[in-house]
Amino acid sequence: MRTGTFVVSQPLNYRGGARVDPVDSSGTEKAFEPATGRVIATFTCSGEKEVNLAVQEAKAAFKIWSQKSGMERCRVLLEAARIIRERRDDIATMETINNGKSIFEARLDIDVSWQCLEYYAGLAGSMAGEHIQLPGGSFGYTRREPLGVCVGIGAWNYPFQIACWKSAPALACGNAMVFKPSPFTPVSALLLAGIYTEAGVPPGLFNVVQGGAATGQFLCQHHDVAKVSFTGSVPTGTKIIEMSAKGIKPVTLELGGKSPLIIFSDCDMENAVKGALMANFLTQGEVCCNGTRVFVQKEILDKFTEEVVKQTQRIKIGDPLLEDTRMGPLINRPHLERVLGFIKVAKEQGAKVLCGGDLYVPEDPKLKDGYYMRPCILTNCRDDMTCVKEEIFGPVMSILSFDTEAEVLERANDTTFGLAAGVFTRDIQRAHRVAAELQAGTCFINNYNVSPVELPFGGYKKSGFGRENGRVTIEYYSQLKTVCVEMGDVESAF
Ligand SMILES: NC(=O)c1ccc[n+]([C@@H]2O[C@H](COP(=O)([O-])OP(=O)(O)OC[C@H]3O[C@@H](n4cnc5c(N)ncnc54)[C@H](O)[C@@H]3O)[C@@H](O)[C@H]2O)c1
Ligand SMILES: C[N+](C)(C)CCCC=O
Repeated sequence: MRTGTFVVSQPLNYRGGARVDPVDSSGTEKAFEPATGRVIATFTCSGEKEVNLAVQEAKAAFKIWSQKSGMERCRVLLEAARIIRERRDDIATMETINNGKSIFEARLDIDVSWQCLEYYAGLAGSMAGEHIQLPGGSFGYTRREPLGVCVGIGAWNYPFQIACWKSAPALACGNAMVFKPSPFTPVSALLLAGIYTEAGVPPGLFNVVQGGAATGQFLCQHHDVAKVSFTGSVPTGTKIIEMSAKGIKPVTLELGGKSPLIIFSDCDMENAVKGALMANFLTQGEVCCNGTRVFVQKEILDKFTEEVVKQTQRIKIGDPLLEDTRMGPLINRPHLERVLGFIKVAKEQGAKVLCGGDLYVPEDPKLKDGYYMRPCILTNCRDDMTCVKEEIFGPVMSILSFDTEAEVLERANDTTFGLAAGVFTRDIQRAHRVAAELQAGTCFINNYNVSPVELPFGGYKKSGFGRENGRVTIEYYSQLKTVCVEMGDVESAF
């Protein structure tokens, strides 16, 4: 498949094990190919009736799936993981076309996705309760039971991976899911739905509805929905928690960030520079956990800055389906303008642009209407500047200098967000001391933005709560039942 050729030709909803057109509407949306600015789909957003049908299908499938043993669920998830692995290139191509990230990166996202299914397949067979001995031979035991129909609502930056991070633990625990992707990236969740069906889940176990806020609200407010897992911005997360509170539904919130990356003068410079690029420029900088506040100890500020600028200028921007491209277009025109707006304000507030920060027009004429910009490095930054305080969600790194460990920790933690943080140092005691002090759900030591599925991922403070990945996520997709067994006679109080 080449850039500029794909159009969606099949319905984008998935219900009862097949692609369907929604039975009602809450508006229409257009999906784009960011590389060219072309419309690849115009689709109907699901209304209340369609959402209800999807939830009812999920409810019916839940009855079958929740009765299966962990090992039976394990086998189906392993088969789904195998199919994803087999179709890695096709899925990655779809992700690149609809999101704009480079094919190189999209393939890595698909690897993380099948690994996630394999991981939860492994846990499905070993979920167990406890046996607790009580006086007189009586005893109790606990059962880990599924919640029912779970809703997944996704962001547009990791469309396929987010669908896997939510559905794999949900299904492993015996739940059903209705998933709503971002209206910007409606396509790849359909591939996952088809794969689950092929792998042998009951029809209706994993459904996809399309749309924006209205469709999302129908899902969150539905009385047969037991849980909502949301990935997106803090303002939308606030609305989700309000709706969930009304229904007393548990929620997982994976929200935004403005994470610090601290580089001490005793670091391995080459790794620290690579780490800073990993922390800022994956997926055009549209990554929730990016370490966009790069604090560099004064002694190495000049050397680090020179090297990081040199390497940033070498990043190959262009057609994201080409093998050597490492940065594609941003998600859409309004977002590109928003990111450029942040750079303009940064300059007005006294920051200096060391490289990039402007539009990029590739030579290939078919890319001229795409949403490209050059990755940007800002220096002369202060902690009170907008570019240092707010989530930009684009390829913009702000460099700040510091003197001491105590000072940098205070400044790093001075934010309402708490998704991630990073530290580069060769001093092993300092590395762990700093990680312990950082107020963030994930702390990277001497690396950044790696995502092994075995490790829990999620936020502190306004970056959300609940976790994805890791063993702990089982607790967010299941509930504990206590069974109390009397072996003697009832000692009545009456
Ligand atoms: N912590 C994480 O794991 C993580 C991962 C990716 C992205 N994010 C965050 O997501 C944001 C960017 O994504 P976005 O622009 O898609 O976020 P967004 O909040 O605009 O939208 C996220 C999803 O919520 C839906 N939605 C919007 N309004 C809704 C409502 N009222 N009720 C129900 N659903 C509603 C959208 O259609 C979309 O599917 C950034 O802040 C980023 O940091 C976080
Ligand atoms: C895979 N990463 C790079 C850790 C990103 C996770 C999802 C955040 O947007």
